[in-house]
Amino acid sequence: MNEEPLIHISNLNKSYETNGKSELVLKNINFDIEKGETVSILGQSGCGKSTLLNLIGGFESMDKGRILFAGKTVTRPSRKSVMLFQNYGLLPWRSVLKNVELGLEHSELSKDEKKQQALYYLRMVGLEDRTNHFPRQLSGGMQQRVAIARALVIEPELLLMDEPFGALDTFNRYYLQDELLKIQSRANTTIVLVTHDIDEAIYLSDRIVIMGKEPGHIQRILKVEMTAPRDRSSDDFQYYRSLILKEFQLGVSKPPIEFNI
Ligand SMILES: Nc1ncnc2c1ncn2[C@@H]1O[C@H](COP(=O)(O)OP(=O)(O)OP(=O)(O)O)[C@@H](O)[C@H]1O
Repeated sequence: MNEEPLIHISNLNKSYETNGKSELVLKNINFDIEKGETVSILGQSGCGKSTLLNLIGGFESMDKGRILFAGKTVTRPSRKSVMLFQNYGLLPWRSVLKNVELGLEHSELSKDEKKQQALYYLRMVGLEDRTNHFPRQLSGGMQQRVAIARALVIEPELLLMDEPFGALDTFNRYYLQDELLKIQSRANTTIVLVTHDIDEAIYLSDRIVIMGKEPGHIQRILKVEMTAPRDRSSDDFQYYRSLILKEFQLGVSKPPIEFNI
């Protein structure tokens, strides 16, 4: 018996109006996301990755097609899904702890339970000694970790992440990628992740949606059939790297410009 997908996207088109001219940004997008899956959306800058993520989260409206979340049409953001934005979205006047507790604003937990849960996720992202700091007193990478803690504290059904680890150094990135996998397996959270990083997509994903551009479209959906924990230096990993790189070279419609610095 096939379970209903958590997300169903069919015949999706999206355009933006710029200076009175309409530009088609996403063309005929079709795919499903199963409950508990981690799916990366990978593609070159401007191919419409963030737009697609925003549509899934109910932050944008489409021209044509539809998106279902657990069988219901997505028309606006839901509390069952959380979006982790590129620009962190922290409130500068609230401490780190209070920013994370904000994620639990609508929860029925007691004040102390909220605090304990927020502290649990702050420990997880390695910021237990910064709970009383304000965002401006933290580095960009630390601010990103606060935003990650705030998204995770809600323990959402669907976690949407737009370049979540882009601002982090390699060690923190690897560490948080592992934490994300742990959370995913513990809570069976469904994750949709936008990334430019081929290794990140291979390391984290069950499937990778490879997008082409002008207009944004799905070029290929790649299933990553490697068991966890994945080894970045293994032959299997290298195999997927080569497949994806090849996919992007094949996707280049114009010859590269030489000496374009
Ligand atoms: N609000 C908007 N109004 C007009 N055009 C927009 C808007 N948002 C995005 N676009 C255009 O839509 C296209 C896709 O943008 P989007 O941000 O989704 O791409 P992306 O693949 O996420 O890029 P990047 O990797 O650089 O973040 C781009 O041409 C962009 O200029």
